[in-house]
Amino acid sequence: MKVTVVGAGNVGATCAQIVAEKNIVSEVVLLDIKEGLSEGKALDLWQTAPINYYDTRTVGATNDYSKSAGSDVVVITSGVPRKPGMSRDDLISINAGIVKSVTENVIKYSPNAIIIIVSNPLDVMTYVAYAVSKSSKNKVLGMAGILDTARYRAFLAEALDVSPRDIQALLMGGHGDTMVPLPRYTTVAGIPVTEMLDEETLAKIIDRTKKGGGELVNLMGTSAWYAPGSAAAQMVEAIVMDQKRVFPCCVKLEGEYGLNDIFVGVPVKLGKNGVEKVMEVKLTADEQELLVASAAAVKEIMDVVDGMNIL
Ligand SMILES: NC(=O)C1=CN([C@@H]2O[C@H](COP(=O)(O)OP(=O)(O)OC[C@H]3O[C@@H](n4cnc5c(N)ncnc54)[C@H](O)[C@@H]3O)[C@@H](O)[C@H]2O)C=CC1
Ligand SMILES: O=C([O-])CC(=O)C(=O)O
Repeated sequence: MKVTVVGAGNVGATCAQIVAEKNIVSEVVLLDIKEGLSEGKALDLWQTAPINYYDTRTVGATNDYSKSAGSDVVVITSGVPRKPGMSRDDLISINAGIVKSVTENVIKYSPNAIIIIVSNPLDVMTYVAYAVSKSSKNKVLGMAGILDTARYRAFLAEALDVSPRDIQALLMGGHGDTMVPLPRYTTVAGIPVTEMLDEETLAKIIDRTKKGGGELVNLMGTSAWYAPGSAAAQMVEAIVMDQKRVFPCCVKLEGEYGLNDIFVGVPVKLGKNGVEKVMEVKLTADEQELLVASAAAVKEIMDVVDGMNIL
């Protein structure tokens, strides 16, 4: 199995490292436009193989997509990250063009690849990659839900002083301030979290989760990479190992949850065919309203891209 990661920056290099260390594919190609960056990082990574005991070959390529040919999975992280004071949507004018040209090159050399988008604004970049690749909807998906639920689970683990491993959670909607964490579907080893935390504490955790990306941007001056890179690598693993894992991911909806032709996060089953099923869980009227509002916020930015006439 072969995986390509486009964008050898913070998120891309972290994702490549974690995929390589999992020892689940024979080759990871790192690709970037900055001369020598991907070759250097791929070589540095390869020199960790004898220390960390894995066999995955890591190959770097400056803008040479022939090196990515025949990839089973491609992760697209190329694009600019936001700086303090910016929203993810502010990145649209630069990143839409980057994701478009990268997707064209990716699909030329790996027409059957499953494409995982990471670049922001996430839901809309997934739409761009889907439109440009002309792939089927099960093969183009976005990474956000694993990251957002990881933040939610980490904050809950801290508040409850329990292992984050024992927290299961569901979160839906777009990857922005309108995302919809669902406490009704959040448990600690099967115990509803609503029985373990008071409403005010839970509300504070939900609010912090929604602003989780911004909290890190304000601390570091650029956006996060360890958790995003790990989350994308977990999606790669589920696909290449055909694990049938259930994660919230950004996918194209065609009627599910009453939403049409929109890209937002919902729980899906991930396996060798990419998105193998969209799970439809029952929502209360309030939860459905929040999901519809989140989808509307994504649609506004999809309309901005449509107005750019690049698709
Ligand atoms: N979906 C999510 O949850 C998350 C999304 N992100 C997004 O991921 C993107 C990458 O973030 P970082 O890795 O922190 O940024 P970074 O600046 O560290 O890396 C981006 C890399 O993309 C490369 N690049 C730019 N244009 C390219 C092109 N046409 N072809 C190939 N490579 C190109 C740059 O040279 C750079 O090395 C940003 O848009 C950021 O907002 C970041 C974290 C989480
Ligand atoms: O906040 C950002 O710009 C990057 C991102 O999507 C995240 O870390 O959730």
